[in-house]
Amino acid sequence: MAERIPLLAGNWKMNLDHLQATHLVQKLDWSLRDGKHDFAAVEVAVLPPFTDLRSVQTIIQGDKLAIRFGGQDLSQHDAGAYTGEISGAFLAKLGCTYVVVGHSERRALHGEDDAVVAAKVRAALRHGLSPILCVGEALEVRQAGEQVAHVLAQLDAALDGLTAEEVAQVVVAYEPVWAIGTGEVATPADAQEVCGAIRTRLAELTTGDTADGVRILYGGSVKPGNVAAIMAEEDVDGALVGGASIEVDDFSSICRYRSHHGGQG
Ligand SMILES: O=C[C@H](O)COP(=O)(O)O
Repeated sequence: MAERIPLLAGNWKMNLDHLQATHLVQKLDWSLRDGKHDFAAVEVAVLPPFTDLRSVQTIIQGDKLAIRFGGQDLSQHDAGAYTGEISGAFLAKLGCTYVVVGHSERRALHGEDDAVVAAKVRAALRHGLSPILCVGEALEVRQAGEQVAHVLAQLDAALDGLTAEEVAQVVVAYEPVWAIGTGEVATPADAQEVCGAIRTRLAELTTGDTADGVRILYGGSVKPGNVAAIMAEEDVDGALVGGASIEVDDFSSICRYRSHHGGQG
């Protein structure tokens, strides 16, 4: 089986201006180094608002920090008359590694459907960015027991027509909508059920080797106290962290989940 380096990614959402961003990244780096974090073994990324990215790039590249960074969204277009949009080309130029695509908040609040999400995945790949493709079911879908079918349909739509080499660049984030920002965390078994189904479908869409190499994250109320148990699941390769990622001590602790009492991964 391919080795998958765990990824802990902090999605700051619409929080922290560029000055606060600089402070957080500096403190995060200090805290991780103080905790003897092995950056090569467990990858850490921050996903700030667009207006913070240049400052974050400057501090990370200037001080040679081992933290990666990326955007929270991108345009499906590369350039042109799209007022307010941000091109993947701009993100790539800033040194972004990742870009979130299809977060449930963008699907719900900005009307992004599967076709738009698929176009954004392609836009990210065109510019050498790894899309963090978000999928996940609403509460009523889970109550109907349809979470796996729902998530796999989102996955199929987003990856339709991609080559195995392209899929290998994608990170998938399973984020049950009912667990986002609610304090309602999915159980490790809930997360594994869907993440395992995602990997099986990735193998069907590409190859077993490709699917083995793709990282699948869990997102939804991940905190220092629950991350180790979730990370212990076979098909969970990291976390997409919202609220806890803008608290330095919490996010640092989440990134160092392997040092938690009883922590595995
Ligand atoms: O992208 C992150 C997710 O929406 C999770 O957010 P949360 O950790 O605040 O629940």
